Amino acid sequence: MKKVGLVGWRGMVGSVLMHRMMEENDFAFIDATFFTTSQAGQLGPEFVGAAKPLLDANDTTALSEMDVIISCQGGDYTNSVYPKLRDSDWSGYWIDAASALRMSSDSIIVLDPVNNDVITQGLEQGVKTFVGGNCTVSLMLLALGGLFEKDLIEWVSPMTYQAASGAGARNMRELITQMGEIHGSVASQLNDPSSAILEIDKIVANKIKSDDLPTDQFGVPLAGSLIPWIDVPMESGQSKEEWKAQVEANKILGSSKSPIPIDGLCVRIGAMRCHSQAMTIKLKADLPVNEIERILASHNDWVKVIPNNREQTAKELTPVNVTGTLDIPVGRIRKLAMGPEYISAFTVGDQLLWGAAEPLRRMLRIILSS
Ligand SMILES: NC(=O)C1=CN([C@@H]2O[C@H](COP(=O)(O)OP(=O)(O)OC[C@H]3O[C@@H](n4cnc5c(N)ncnc54)[C@H](OP(=O)(O)O)[C@@H]3O)[C@@H](O)[C@H]2O)C=CC1
Ligand SMILES: N[C@@H](CC(=O)OP(=O)(O)O)C(=O)O
Repeated sequence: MKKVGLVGWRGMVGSVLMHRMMEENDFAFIDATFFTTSQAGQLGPEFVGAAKPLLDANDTTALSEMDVIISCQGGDYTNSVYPKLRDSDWSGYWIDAASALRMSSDSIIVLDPVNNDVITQGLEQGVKTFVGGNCTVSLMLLALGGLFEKDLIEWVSPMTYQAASGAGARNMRELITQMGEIHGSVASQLNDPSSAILEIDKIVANKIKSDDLPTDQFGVPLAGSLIPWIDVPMESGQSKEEWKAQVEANKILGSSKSPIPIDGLCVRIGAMRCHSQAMTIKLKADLPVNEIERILASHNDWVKVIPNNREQTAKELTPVNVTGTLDIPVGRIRKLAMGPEYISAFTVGDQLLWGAAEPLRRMLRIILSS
């Protein structure tokens, strides 16, 4: 049995990963060791029988005894520990949720329903570092996988609607607190059916604009608003989240030498853990919509085409419907007025499942079976 070290298992992404590993019985196939950066010596989880003391995640000697290390601890941890381990000639497999190693030449970004061939080839060539992609990128590629696979896409412009979870657990709490405080400011007026809506609106607007709402995490109110910027600025004028779309997607697809242009605006909205994306796509050919739908639907087991009608769209193509599932619905597929090769599509995905934990879990399984 391969020795697998788990770092970051109690964080938000790590907890979702542990949950999925238990659901899929992955622990039966590995000898798991749990590490921590802050609780060494304390008892670990009981996912795999009796709890054992947690090991220090900064102890490279203990880490180097592992055949595989999965880290959901974050980029700072990766930047600090990974080089020391590789310098010590540790030749195990490193599987990471953080972005730190994604673009390095000796890593592969993993999303096996889309790039199983790249992963298999990498394993044969001795690649040992596998990194989960950015959540919006992975979710877009799962939704549009069929069109990418058939090389039908000339370019894509994804405009995102990203959930609070992408910014972290504390941000999710802050969003809910903001929502609660806004409701509280007009609760009595809401209970009175005869109260004037413009008065309610004024109180709400004043509340959101006031210094009363907690904004330590997002810096500004998100509830009742949105933030059209995610991550740090790049020289190009893109935010880093926007920059990742093209570079990561093309690395996943193995098309970095002649990259498919992928660029749009990334926006934080008040959803909890599902990212949505409205995509304008220029196809290389004028395909009928039913053919496009057939190509999309047949690509992988999770994508589901939602017919372009109001009822099913409102019911099935929403964060509320998708949250906590591996489903990747894609809908609003129609020809745009710009010309017959231009289509729209809208997709939703759970950014903690397919957007973060699931590609790592599946990569572990691929390594175990290789
Ligand atoms: N959030 C996201 O959407 C995505 C995140 N990622 C990557 O994953 C990394 C981790 O993200 P995320 O899971 O959101 O980070 P968290 O902040 O939830 O967890 C990170 C670590 O914080 C420590 N920690 C301290 N206090 C607590 C507590 N009360 N509960 C749980 N953990 C605690 C834990 O480490 P310890 O046990 O060592 O103390 C934990 O592993 C990110 O930095 C990013 O690189 C990747 C894709 C998406
Ligand atoms: N930046 C993403 C979440 C994330 O962690 O992305 P990355 O894995 O590329 O750092 C968001 O805010 O929604």
